[in-house]
Amino acid sequence: MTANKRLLVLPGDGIGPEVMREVRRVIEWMDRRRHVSFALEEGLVGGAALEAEGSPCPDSTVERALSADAVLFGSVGGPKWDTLPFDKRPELGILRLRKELGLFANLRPALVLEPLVDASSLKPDVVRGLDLMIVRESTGGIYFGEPRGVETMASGKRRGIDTEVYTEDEIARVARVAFDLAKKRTGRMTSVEKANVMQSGRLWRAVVSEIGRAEYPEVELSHMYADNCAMQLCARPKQFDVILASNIFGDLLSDLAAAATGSLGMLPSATLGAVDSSGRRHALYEPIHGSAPDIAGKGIANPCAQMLSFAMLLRWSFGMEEDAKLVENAVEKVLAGGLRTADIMGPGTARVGTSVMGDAILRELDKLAA
Ligand SMILES: NC(=O)c1ccc[n+]([C@@H]2O[C@H](COP(=O)([O-])OP(=O)(O)OC[C@H]3O[C@@H](n4cnc5c(N)ncnc54)[C@H](O)[C@@H]3O)[C@@H](O)[C@H]2O)c1
Ligand SMILES: CC(C)[C@H](C(=O)O)[C@@H](O)C(=O)O
Ligand SMILES: [Mg+2]
Repeated sequence: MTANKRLLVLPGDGIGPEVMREVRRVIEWMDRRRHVSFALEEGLVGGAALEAEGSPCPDSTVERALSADAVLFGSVGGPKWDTLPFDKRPELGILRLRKELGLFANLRPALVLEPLVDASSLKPDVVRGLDLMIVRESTGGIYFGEPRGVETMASGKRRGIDTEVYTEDEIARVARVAFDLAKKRTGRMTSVEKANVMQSGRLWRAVVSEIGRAEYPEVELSHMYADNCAMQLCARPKQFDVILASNIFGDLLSDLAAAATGSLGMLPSATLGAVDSSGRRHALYEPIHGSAPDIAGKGIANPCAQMLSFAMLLRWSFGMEEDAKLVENAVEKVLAGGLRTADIMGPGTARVGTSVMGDAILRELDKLAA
């Protein structure tokens, strides 16, 4: 089969390259066993790019991302670069890619797999069967709003400024992505903001309501303040199906949802752009966790979130549902067999490192594909 699937792999920093290594093995397995070949390139981003090329997101990386069919991203950042000015910080790597590729809809599924019910920080009954999807706006809001910066006032004291700005078009396009998903799932959607204190939140609620009424009358839409949503995600997470949130609230709520699933090391994500006139759409796939400097270099990171991000890539960018399911099933089988990285240990399970987890996933893939 010809390698017509252009894939750019950006491992980044910290545990990024460690967990990406295990996905690369699965990509090789797919070539060998499923005859699925990718035209794969690897590039630099984050601190790794800063060290090598002086920029956390070199133009060459952006150009390669723009011409790829899909980008598989690891994670960026680390204490070494924490005091650099914003235009040098590794995190700019992911922010610039989202912006330049127009990746406005960040899909963050939180799924509690049965073998991990005990790994959750919540009670088993509260999380068993949890399956929700956070749709996070990802190219607007306080992450990009102007004015921003630190300035010195007349008093000589400094003040820091960030601005939450949303246009109605920005709200509408991500709302449609969430409504479409809700239609395909259980038909329920919760839109989250703070319309009680924020002007942008008030507009957010109005625009989402208008689109719901006019275009998705079959979706049961409810609204919730973000602080209440955080509480409800801990208390009764199963009440939710699709949650729609701004950039900052979606960031916070998805880390919170991760704790319900057992660990940040379990949650994948897909960040999608608009479909263009030729049917093409830019897309980037990444775990929601960061570079985990506290465990980087120890070989103990959980590779599942990166692996499941690859499964999302197969599904969303290449329509390879069967292969996506294979990867997801292999991960679940390994967990059901009792192997665990340190972050998801439970009673009666065996602790292993990143590469042993990768070995086990490959073994399960062999069995599933036999
Ligand atoms: N998309 C990204 O690249 C991304 C996302 C979040 C944070 N970051 C950056 O990562 C750096 C560290 O941030 P942080 O510590 O706040 O968040 P983090 O997600 O890196 O880590 C938070 C905690 O979760 C644990 N953890 C995360 N992923 C894990 C995995 N796969 N397996 C096992 N344990 C895992 C870590 O060990 C840590 O205790 C910062 O520079 C931050 O800006 C990058
Ligand atoms: C690293 C950082 C810029 C990023 C974000 O805030 O979007 C991360 O926390 C995430 O969740 O992807
Ligand atoms: Mg985050």
